[in-house]
Amino acid sequence: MLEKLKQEVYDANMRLPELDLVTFTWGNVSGIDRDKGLFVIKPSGVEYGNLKPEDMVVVDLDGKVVEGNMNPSSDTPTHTVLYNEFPDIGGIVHTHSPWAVSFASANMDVPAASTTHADTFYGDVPVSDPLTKQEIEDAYEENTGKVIVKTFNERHIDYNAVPAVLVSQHGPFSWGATPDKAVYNAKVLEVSAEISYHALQLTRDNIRVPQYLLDKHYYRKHGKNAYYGQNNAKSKDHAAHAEN
Ligand SMILES: O=C(CO)[C@@H](O)[C@@H](O)COP(=O)(O)O
Repeated sequence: MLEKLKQEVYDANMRLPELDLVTFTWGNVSGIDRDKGLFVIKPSGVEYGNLKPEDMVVVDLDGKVVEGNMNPSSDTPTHTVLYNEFPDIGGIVHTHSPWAVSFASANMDVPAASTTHADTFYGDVPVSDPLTKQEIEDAYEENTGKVIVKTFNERHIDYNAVPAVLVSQHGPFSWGATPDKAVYNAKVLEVSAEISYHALQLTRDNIRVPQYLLDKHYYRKHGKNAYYGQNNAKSKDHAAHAEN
């Protein structure tokens, strides 16, 4: 079942090593068929070079495997939470891309410090709170998904306008309307994190772009109706940092 989606998710997974976003077996991509309420995800622990479209595992929105000869990614519970809580998304990517992981390890947002960032993310890419010992021991991957959702709810960030997060001391999760768009957002995040890392070495000044430049670039690419006004708190949050 879902052969076309399996091919699409396989292709998106193979973009991760091509874009230098993964090492060894780290990371994974999934994609969902919203009509069927099923998603397809990379099998766990498989080297990208050995991966085949038919290896993809089909999972329902309760996180149960409905088809596949291999174990689904260990991050499947995280993907499951996000597909349930973020109903607009069609694909999810998780990597250990080192520049984004550097900010996750420092418990720092990736600031909206360049037009490269602003084209894709309408504000800082947030870092989650660290998971508690209990959360890790109880249901690590599920609670990873829950802490992502909590981050966006508590900071009033629109997950469509900022389609990525840094899980504290772990790494980035990105998403989008399709698996390929989720991979694109993962790469933009990694490039933006590298840019911001170097900017922060060069100055102690606030490196965030002013609100008008953020608006110019984000709306130019996504259209004025894409976001603004749905959740002004986010723009206020950014404006609180940026010089207007
Ligand atoms: O983050 C981690 C492990 O820390 C996983 O995403 C990564 O190793 C990939 O695991 P899977 O092979 O998808 O089970």
